[in-house]
Amino acid sequence: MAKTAEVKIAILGRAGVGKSALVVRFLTKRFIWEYDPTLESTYRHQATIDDDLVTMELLDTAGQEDTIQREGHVRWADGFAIVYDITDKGSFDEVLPFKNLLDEIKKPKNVTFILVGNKADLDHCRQVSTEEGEKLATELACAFYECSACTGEGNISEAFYELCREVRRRKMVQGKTRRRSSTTHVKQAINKMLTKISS
Ligand SMILES: Nc1nc2c(ncn2[C@@H]2O[C@H](COP(=O)(O)OP(=O)(O)OP(=O)(O)O)[C@@H](O)[C@H]2O)c(=O)[nH]1
Repeated sequence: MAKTAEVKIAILGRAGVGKSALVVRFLTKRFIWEYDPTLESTYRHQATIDDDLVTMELLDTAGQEDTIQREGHVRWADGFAIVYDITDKGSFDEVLPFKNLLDEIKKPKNVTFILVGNKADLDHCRQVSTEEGEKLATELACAFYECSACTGEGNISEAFYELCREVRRRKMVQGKTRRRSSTTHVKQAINKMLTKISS
């Protein structure tokens, strides 16, 4: 039987990398040139992923949010898309600090995220090569997508779907580990009692 699931995703990245544009492209298959840069918004979207109905909540964060807001967003989300702009090396350099922040706030859990290089249509202004993006993703052990919210190239939907899959896979593994460890605790307690009774 098909399952249903909810996955909360936050889109992070320096101001102007195209976070809002990516979300709008994913949800509407359209590109809109300008958005209010200060706004953060949450969108709900349902999709069938591998035969399961998944309700995604997408939080489009504002690039200029303060530390407290950002921490709240990180705690809220199950998975993250860290976005940089391939024409802005500075936004690429901010990927690692974003990842470190996620680790810091989510520890001891492993953080689930994907790396997205946006504005691939602006190849003539490129400051970050595809290989650099791939290398960083390999180092961070995450999936990598280069795409354009403007033209739709790079399979943006698949990037979000894959993030949902990974979030669900990890939740399943963590659930099993938790169940196993609570069973182990019960067994240990019973053994202790039995030892006391017999001694
Ligand atoms: N050429 C091109 N421009 C893009 C693309 N994505 C976004 N833009 C432009 O980049 C600018 C910033 O896009 P936004 O989506 O507002 O960026 P953001 O990351 O949400 O910005 P903040 O809300 O300030 O954090 C806008 O002028 C967009 O039109 C893209 O794929 N290609």
